[in-house]
Amino acid sequence: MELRLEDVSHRYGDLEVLRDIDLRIPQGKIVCIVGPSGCGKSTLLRFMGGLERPDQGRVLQAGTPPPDSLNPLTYVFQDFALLPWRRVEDNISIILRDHGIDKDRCRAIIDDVLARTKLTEFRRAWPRQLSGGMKQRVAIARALAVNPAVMLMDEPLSALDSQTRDLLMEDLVTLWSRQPFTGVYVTHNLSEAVRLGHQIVVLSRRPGRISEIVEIDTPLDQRDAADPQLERTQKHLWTLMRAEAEAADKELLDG
Ligand SMILES: Nc1ncnc2c1ncn2[C@@H]1O[C@H](COP(=O)(O)OP(=O)(O)OP(=O)(O)O)[C@@H](O)[C@H]1O
Repeated sequence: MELRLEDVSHRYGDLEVLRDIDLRIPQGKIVCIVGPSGCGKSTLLRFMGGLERPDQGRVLQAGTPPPDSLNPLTYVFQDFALLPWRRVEDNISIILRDHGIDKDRCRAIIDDVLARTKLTEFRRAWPRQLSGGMKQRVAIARALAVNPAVMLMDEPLSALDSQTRDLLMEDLVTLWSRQPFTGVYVTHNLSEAVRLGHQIVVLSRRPGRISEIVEIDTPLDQRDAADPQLERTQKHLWTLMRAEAEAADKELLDG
């Protein structure tokens, strides 16, 4: 299944947030969305997930989700959103039970997603016993458990320190390489974008418009932070972002 956004524009009262967004999220690819603060990245993600509707334009789901998908769309948030009073496995089972999955199948799914996120030994742990990186792995395991057609990730690594972030990026690359999923990944961090994105969508300052879509052909599992081509791409993205941020500052001063 892929997502298509057609002519999406939106205002909150007098505040124009997004303008004329046309975008395709292809199946089996990760699309990163970057742009200056407040340009509408999270709003766009909420439209994709159906949590809100745009004033204008449409968000379409084209094709069908995987046959055993419980939720076509699922989120991973920056703050993990785990239930502190439930153990790791119960943070996952609660979602599956909601879908009426029987006990044996539930157990098989939990075994699988915990193994994929390297959390098998921590299934009986409480969230408070886990580091930030592990909590986010639980949130990723929970998202994978419903076998979503599209995983929507809103700055999932930005609450973590840089080493943990690097490790989790590796984990995401391994997860995707073993079983490609469709993902939309909002981030401020351009090194995350060039590490994880097949496409990087650069939004302008508010109202967010697409200023460029950068494609990276290097397979995810062959990307290396020292790769000169990735470095060039990251620099190019930074040049675009800086120009927008400077223009936004100037507008504030002039206003
Ligand atoms: N429900 C809402 N009601 C009113 N204004 C909103 C609402 N949600 C977001 N906004 C405003 O819309 C603009 C875009 O917000 P959004 O969170 O989508 O931007 P963003 O690019 O994700 O920002 P950041 O990079 O800082 O996380 C901001 O000015 C924000 O204050």
